[in-house]
Formats: sequence, C-alpha cells, structure tokens
Amino acid sequence: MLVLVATKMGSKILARVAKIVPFNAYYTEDDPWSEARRKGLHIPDNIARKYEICELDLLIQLPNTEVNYPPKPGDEVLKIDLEEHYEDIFGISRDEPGYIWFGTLFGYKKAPIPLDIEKVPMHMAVFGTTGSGKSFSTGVLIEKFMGIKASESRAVSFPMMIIDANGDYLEYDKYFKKHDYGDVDPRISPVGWVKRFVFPHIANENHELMGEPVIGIDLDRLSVKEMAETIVMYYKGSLDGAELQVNGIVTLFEYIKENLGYESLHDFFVDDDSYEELIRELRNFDNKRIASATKPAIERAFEKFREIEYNYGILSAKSESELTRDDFIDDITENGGIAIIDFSEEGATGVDIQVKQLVMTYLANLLFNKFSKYKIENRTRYLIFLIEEAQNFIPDRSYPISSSLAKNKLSLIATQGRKFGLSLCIVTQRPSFIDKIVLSMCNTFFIHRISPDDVSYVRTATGGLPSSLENRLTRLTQGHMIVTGQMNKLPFPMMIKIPKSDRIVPHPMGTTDVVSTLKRLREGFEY
Ligand SMILES: Nc1ncnc2c1ncn2[C@@H]1O[C@H](COP(=O)(O)OP(=O)(O)OP(=O)(O)O)[C@@H](O)[C@H]1O
Repeated sequence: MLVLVATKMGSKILARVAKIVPFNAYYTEDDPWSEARRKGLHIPDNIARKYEICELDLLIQLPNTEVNYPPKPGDEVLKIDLEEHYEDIFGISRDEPGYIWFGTLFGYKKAPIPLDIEKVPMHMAVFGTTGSGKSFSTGVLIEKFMGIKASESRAVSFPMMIIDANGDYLEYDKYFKKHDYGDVDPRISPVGWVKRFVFPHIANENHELMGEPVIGIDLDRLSVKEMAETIVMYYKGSLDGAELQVNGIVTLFEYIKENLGYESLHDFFVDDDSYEELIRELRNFDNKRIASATKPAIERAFEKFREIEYNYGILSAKSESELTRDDFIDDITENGGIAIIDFSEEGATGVDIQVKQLVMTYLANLLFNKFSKYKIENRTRYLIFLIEEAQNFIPDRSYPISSSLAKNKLSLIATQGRKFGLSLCIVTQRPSFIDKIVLSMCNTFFIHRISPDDVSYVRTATGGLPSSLENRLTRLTQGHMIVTGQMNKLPFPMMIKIPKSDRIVPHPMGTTDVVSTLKRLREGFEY
C-alpha cells in the first residue's frame, strides 16, 4: 500500500508500507504482568499500552524526483488518493500514447501501472511457480500488447511470435477465428492476424486441426556448421566429445556443395534417392579427410536425423509451411500478426524435446538473420519472441536437460542492443535454470510466487529488491506479482495484482475441477 508523507518543509514523499509491527505492553519480554499471567489471574487488557509501528520505504518525492530529505517526527502520513496524484507519481497522464496500463497496485482496486513500450526491445522475463498465475497474467500482457495507444485516434498491435509450450495461448487463435476478425473486443482489435502452427503429422491425423498452418523448417537456412551440429546434437543429445563427427559432416557437406553442385542439403533428408546418394558419398569419402572410424557414427547420426521426417514430416512441410517463406517475418512485423507455435500436447503430440529444440533453433535463426538484414538495410521492425518453458530452450548448465543449439542464437538475440527490434520475453517456472547470460540481458521482470531456491538468483538477476518485497516472493498469492525494471515507469519495484476481469479472452487452461470429476467418475460417467 502507498501513502503520502507531507513534510513540514512542504515536500510530498511517496512511500510504501513495508512492515506493520504491533506493540502491546502486555506481551513484551519481562512485562510487569507476566507473574500474574502465570498464576492465571485475569488482567484487564485496557490498561496496557498498545500501538502499531508502520515502517515505510521512501520511494520518490512528488512530482517524480528523488527524495532529498527524510521526513521528520511530526510529519503527517496521509492515505493517498491515486486518481488525484496519478500524474505526479507516474509523470504521465492516463491517456499518454506509448504506454500500456497493467494490473492494479496492491491494495487498490483500479490503479493500473504504466509500462513503457519503448523499453520492450530491452527484453522481458516472467517468473512464477506452477499455478502462480504466470500464463494468466502473461495473457493479459499479450492482450495489452495487442492494443497499444499510438495517437489520439489510433491503436497498434505489437507483432509477436509465441512458443506455446502448454497451449496457454491457443484461446487467442480460437477467439479471432470465432469472431472472424469482425466483432472482436475493440481493446484487441488492432491485431492484424493470429495463426496457430501445429506439427504436420497432427494436422494430418487430427481432423479438428486439419487445414491449420503447419510447422515446417528449411535446413538450408542453417549454416553448414549449424546443420552439422544440429544433426549430431539430435543423435547424441550433446556436442561434448563430438568434434570429429561435427567436423566430418561439415567437410562432407562443403564438398557436396562445392564439387557436386548441390545447392540444397535439405533435400538429402527428405528424398530417399538423395539420401542414398548422401550415404554413398560418405562411405566413399577420402579416409584422410573423414576417418573411417568416424564414418559409421556419422551414418548413424544421419539415420537418426531422418526420423524427424518419418515421424513428424517437418522437413517435407517446407514447401507448404509459411515459416519457411522468405517474407513471413515481413508479413508478421508489417501487419501486427501473432504466430503461435503450438508445442502443446494437442498440437505436438508425441514430439520429443530435441525436435522442439530443433524447431526453436530454426526459428531463432530465421528471426536473427532477418532482423540483422533489417538492420543492415536500415529498416526498423519490431517483434516480441515469447518463449514459454524457456528453460527447455535456453538452459543453464545446471538444468538436467540436453543443452540446446537454440541457446546460441537466442543469446545472440539477447545481446543485441535495443535498436535491433527483436525482443525476448522469457517465461519460466525456474529462473535459475535459464542461461545466465540471456537472463542478464533481460531488463524488465514480472515476478510471481517463486520457489525458495530461486530467491537469491532472482535477487541478483533483478539487481536487488527491497527486503519488504523480497520477503514476499515465496508467498505471493495467485495473480500477484512484482514488476521491476525498465518498462516500469517508476524507478522502484511495484507490487501489483492482475484482476480476473482484466483478461479479455478467457483462460480455461490450468483450471482444475478435481472433486466433481472424481464424483462423476465414481458415478460411472467417463466424461
Ligand atoms: N489473476 C488471476 N485472477 C483469477 N484467476 C487467476 C489469476 N491468475 C491465475 N488464475 C487462475 O489460476 C489458475 C492457474 O493459473 P496459470 O495457468 O496462469 O498458472 P501458471 O503459473 O501459468 O501455471 P503453470 O506454470 O503450471 O502453467 C488458472 O485456472 C487461472 O485461470
């Protein structure tokens, strides 16, 4: 809760209630009544001294400057009327273009805080344990990005590519389809289009998903080295001790491109005849350049890599998937599009983590290369790349999952400055399992309840939190969060709540119905 300290020197200091400590003279150590209490005598409670001490964190001096002098005894502490002081506190009016108004200040019903859109390119991170309300509030944030006030009469939508690990954002695709882009809520109507991309084998098998845009990748968009590493990584789960195999594949691929006139290496893994030719070339290759002992391992790696096509069809989907089209990123960035890459059980049934990592590597490459090109050509473009369950794609060494090639490209994206235009939004349950370099590049944090093991890590990543807020990190209730960093207009962390009514498109995911389901099952109803 915020209060206003009106000092006798005439300044007004905005402060946050950090701690309330009750005092009661009856219950202090060695109080004069302890003996009487021990004997069970009744003590009249109206004669003890009782009061509360309220500790305040001094935040800013209004309007919007640092606190110069601390308050003195006798200065008045007043309840604050936010409506009256909004501009003094935030330095902007409620209808300022370029800001989104998010959640509500803790302790207030309708007091959203402004988030500065100009700071989005400096990357964001959302933390929270399971059930803390991460996806719900990330959805609210996404909806805010769908309708950013750009001028008195115009709103725009921030282009987004969303890696949806659990299907938390599929509702947006359904919502826009249902409303046929016609009568959508005006707050999110600036969105150009929403598309959900599913794995091709699912689009073929699940009749409800037939006709959905499919995930396809074009291996030729990777460099020869990246392609070799991808193949070995998929085979071994790691590149440790695999230098000979990676180098052998690089040598073979370069030879094939330069001497045999093949422009595409992609097709070797799609077409059976081409694949046989690749294997023939490998077997006949000069043993001095690829050791004969390495060749069988490379062949096994190739064979395993082909499973990706057999099982999921993402290589042959190259011809039909928009994700391989050169102008796809132009389309999304120019038209305020939202691409949802469906990695949930529904859109990616049975797809293992390495294949998802491969798709991520491909997408990170696609985005990185395209944004580098935009920069060289002096064309400014913006996109938010939102990654749910980010620990699976940008893992720290401590995370027990095979490292991901996507991490290299995502690190490069993270380290590009704010003028690059490609912003990461990393969403995770376990921040300490995210690569430290990538996380150190995030400048705005939305922190829900986190695990005690993550507290010290979050403290370091965010550059420190006041102890009154840090103490709450493991106890925040659902929908409450701490917002800190560059997008926060104020120079100190804010605790806010996301009201249920703030969500425009409902969030059915994550809702449980344990008792009535158990009851129905015992009554013999299967569904
Ligand atoms: N601010 C909120 N107001 C009302 N309900 C909420 C709020 N936040 C979350 N919920 C509800 O709580 C449940 C869990 O929320 P959510 O799915 O966002 O959690 P989560 O942190 O993303 O968990 P997980 O990591 O397991 O996906 C959902 O049913 C959601 O609708």
